[in-house]
Amino acid sequence: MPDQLRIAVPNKGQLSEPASAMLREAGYRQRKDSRELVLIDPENRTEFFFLRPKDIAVYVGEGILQAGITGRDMLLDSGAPAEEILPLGFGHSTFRFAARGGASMKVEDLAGKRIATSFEGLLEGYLRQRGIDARVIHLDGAVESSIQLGVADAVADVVSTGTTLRQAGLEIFGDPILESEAVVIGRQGIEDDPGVQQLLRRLRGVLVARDYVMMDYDVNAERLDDASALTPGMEGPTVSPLHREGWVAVRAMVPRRDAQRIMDDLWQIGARAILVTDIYACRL
Ligand SMILES: Nc1ncnc2c1ncn2[C@@H]1O[C@H](COP(=O)(O)OP(=O)(O)OP(=O)(O)O)[C@@H](O)[C@H]1O
Ligand SMILES: O=P(O)(O)OC[C@H]1O[C@H](OP(=O)(O)OP(=O)(O)O)[C@H](O)[C@@H]1O
Ligand SMILES: [Mg+2]
Repeated sequence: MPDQLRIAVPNKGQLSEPASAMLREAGYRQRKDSRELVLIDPENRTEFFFLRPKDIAVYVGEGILQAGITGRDMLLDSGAPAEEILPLGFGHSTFRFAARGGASMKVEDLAGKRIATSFEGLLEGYLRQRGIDARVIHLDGAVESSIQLGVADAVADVVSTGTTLRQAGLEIFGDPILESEAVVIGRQGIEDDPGVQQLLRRLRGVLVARDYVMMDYDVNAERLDDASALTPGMEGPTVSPLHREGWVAVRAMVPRRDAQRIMDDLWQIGARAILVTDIYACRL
C-alpha cells in the first residue's frame, strides 16, 4: 500500500471549487466547510491541505507536500522547484498585457512605462527575455483598476472572458504572455511515488469520464469497416455477434463533444439502436 499522501488544494479563488469537485469525483473526501484548512481522508491514506493557490508551488517545491493543484501561471510565477505533472482541463486563462482603450499600445512601447501585475515573476521573466526595461508595480489583485487610478500605464493580468478588462475600459495588446489552466504539480521525479501514481491514475480517469461517452449500436457486418472508422475507440471497437443474421453489435468510447455528429454519420450508414451513455469512472 502506498505511503500517506499529502496534497495541496486551493482554499479559495477560481480553482478552489472545481479542484475539490474533481477530487471528489476521483473518490476522495473533500471539505464541507470552506474554512477547514486540513482534511484527512483515512480510507485513501491522504491528507489535503487547503492553501492559497499562489503558495501551493512553494509548499510543493520545498518537498513538504508531494503534490498540489494550482494554476500553471502561479507555478511559473513562483519560480519554485516544482513542475507540471498533469493538466486538469479547468481554470483556463491567458496572461496578457492591457492598456487604456484606444491607446493602441504595443509591447515595444512598454520601455520606461509602469506595468502593474500580481504576477511579478512571470512579467519580469518576459521583459528580461525581450530586453524591455520597464518598471513593475506589484499589486495583489484588482489590477485592472490601477490604470484608471494612475498607478500604472499598462497591466499584465489574468484574462478569462475579458469581462473585467472591458468593464475597466481596458484593451488587450500584444500576444498572450502565457496560456494557463489548473495543473497537478510536484517536484521532479515525484511521478514515481506510488501514492502520486495512484492519484494521477484517478484524476486521469476523471478526465476521460468527463471527455468521453460510451457508444453502442448495431450495424450490418458489411458496413463494419465504415462504422469502425467513425468510432475507432481506444484500441479498436468491441464487436460482438448479434442473433440477427449478418449484423453485429459495436461498442466504443467517443469524444463527448463529437457524439451527436457521430450518431448522425452512423445512422447514415445504416446503424441502428445507437445508444450513448456516460462513463462513471475508468482506468485506461
Ligand atoms: N476568471 C477566471 N476564470 C478561470 N480561471 C481563472 C480566472 N481568474 C483566475 N483564474 C486562474 O485561477 C488560478 C487562481 O487564480 P485566482 O484569481 O483564483 O487566485 P487568487 O487571485 O490568488 O485568489 P483570490 O482571487 O481569491 O485572491 C490562476 O491560475 C488563474 O489563472
Ligand atoms: O476575464 P474575466 O472572465 O473577467 O476574468 C479575469 C479576472 O478574474 C480574476 O480576478 P479575481 O476574481 O480572481 O480577482 P483578483 O483580481 O482580486 O484576483 C483575474 O485576476 C481577472 O481580474
Ligand atoms: Mg484572483
